[in-house]
Amino acid sequence: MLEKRNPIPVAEAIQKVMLYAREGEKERVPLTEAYGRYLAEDLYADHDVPPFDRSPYDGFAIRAADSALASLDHPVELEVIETIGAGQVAAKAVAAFQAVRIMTGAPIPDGCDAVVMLELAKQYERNGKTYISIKRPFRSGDNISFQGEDVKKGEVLAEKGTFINPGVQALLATFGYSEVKVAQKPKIGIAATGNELLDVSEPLVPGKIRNSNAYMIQAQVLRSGATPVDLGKLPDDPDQCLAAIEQALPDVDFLITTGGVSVGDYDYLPVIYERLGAEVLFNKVAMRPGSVTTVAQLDGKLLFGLSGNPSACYVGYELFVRPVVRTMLYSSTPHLYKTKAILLEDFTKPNPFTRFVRSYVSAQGGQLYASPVGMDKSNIVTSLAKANALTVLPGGTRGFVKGDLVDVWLLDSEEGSAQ
Ligand SMILES: Nc1nc2c(c(=O)[nH]1)N[C@H]1C(S)=C(S)[C@@H](COP(=O)(O)OP(=O)(O)OC[C@H]3O[C@@H](n4cnc5c(N)ncnc54)[C@H](O)[C@@H]3O)O[C@H]1N2
Ligand code: MOO
Repeated sequence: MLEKRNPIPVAEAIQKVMLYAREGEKERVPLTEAYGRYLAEDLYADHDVPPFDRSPYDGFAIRAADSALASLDHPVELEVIETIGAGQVAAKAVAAFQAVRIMTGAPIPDGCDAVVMLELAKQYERNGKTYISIKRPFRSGDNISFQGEDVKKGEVLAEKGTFINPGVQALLATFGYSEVKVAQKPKIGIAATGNELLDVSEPLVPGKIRNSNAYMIQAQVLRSGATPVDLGKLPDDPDQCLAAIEQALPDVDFLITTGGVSVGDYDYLPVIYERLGAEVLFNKVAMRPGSVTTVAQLDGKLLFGLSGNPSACYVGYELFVRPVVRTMLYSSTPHLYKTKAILLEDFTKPNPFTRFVRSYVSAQGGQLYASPVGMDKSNIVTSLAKANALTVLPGGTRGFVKGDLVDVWLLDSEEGSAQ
């Protein structure tokens, strides 16, 4: 007689898993390899940016006071004493009614406090000297990028756990990080169980299907910032599964298996956990899909027994594995981003358990809308290709209709977290 499984609420299951979530190790990588990684420390500005007052335009640096009486009828004449480009520093001191021809990015010469754009000044030669005339007054500070206007020394640049996107990469370069301390990527073993599984390159034969889950999980692992370790296909044989898992465990941070966690004659994962001496944290969650999701721990190492059904497996990863990965990567918000959206179609099925409906969320006029995608069954794979969110319908409800405001949990975009 089978032992009856008691479903626990989703939030409780997540909590049980998160008790084992730990921050990961750090490593240094060259800046050129930092994109897509997560910062392992808070970064502070050790200097101002810009580091000096500089010109945002090609033009002339002047003393604003000299232009005070300039007008169309009475232009003011200034002598141009030198020219500086970006990367140069003025060699001469600027006296009254003198100016410096200056290029975008060059430091403002001492004594100058405004810049006149090239288009607003007329330049001419007289007696071997260069002059400009300007026909309007400028105020002190006009057209100057001030030292520290972007970032001031001591300010926080980016916090530990920040995803290094191209903008963060620019910040790192600005502050001279040729190497960056990032979170080490967690290594996650992935094993697909089941005698029915074929390799992706094998032709279909009666009764068999291709192992799509391993590739799906591999992509989910990469998307969440970790490194997948492919442990291949394991047959429905407890001895062989146990041997393969025991061999793989020391080299990975967690292990994910897919399939074999239900109550069928060949669902051996519960037997394997027992033989390993692992503690099962839960083996049934009040959710659909993914009710059979089982999580165990062995000496603090999590073993995720995800469902074999593709959609259930997918949801299991996003709910239970992702937050552990993100915690290892120092995220302070490791769970999927939760928000609300207006349902665009009726969803009339009853929801005995919390239901995670694969959905496409779009924004229109500042409002989010959610459309369920594909068939809502746990063995469906096509819906996953279209989903960018999960609509979350609470257990014990039914009869949602178009226009209802529902909870949605956003899946990550391909470039890092949705948060
Ligand atoms: N009598 C009961 N039967 C089932 C129950 C139950 O409570 N009582 N639960 C059902 C639910 S809910 C689910 S979900 C599935 C979960 O089963 P398993 O996680 O043990 O997975 P398998 O039986 O191994 O496979 C399920 C399904 O998925 C296909 N599969 C498996 N691995 C892969 C893979 N790597 N790539 C693609 N597809 C895969 C497999 O062929 C099966 O069709 O159990 C229900 N049964
Ligand atoms: O785990 Mo099953 O997906 O609840 O359908």
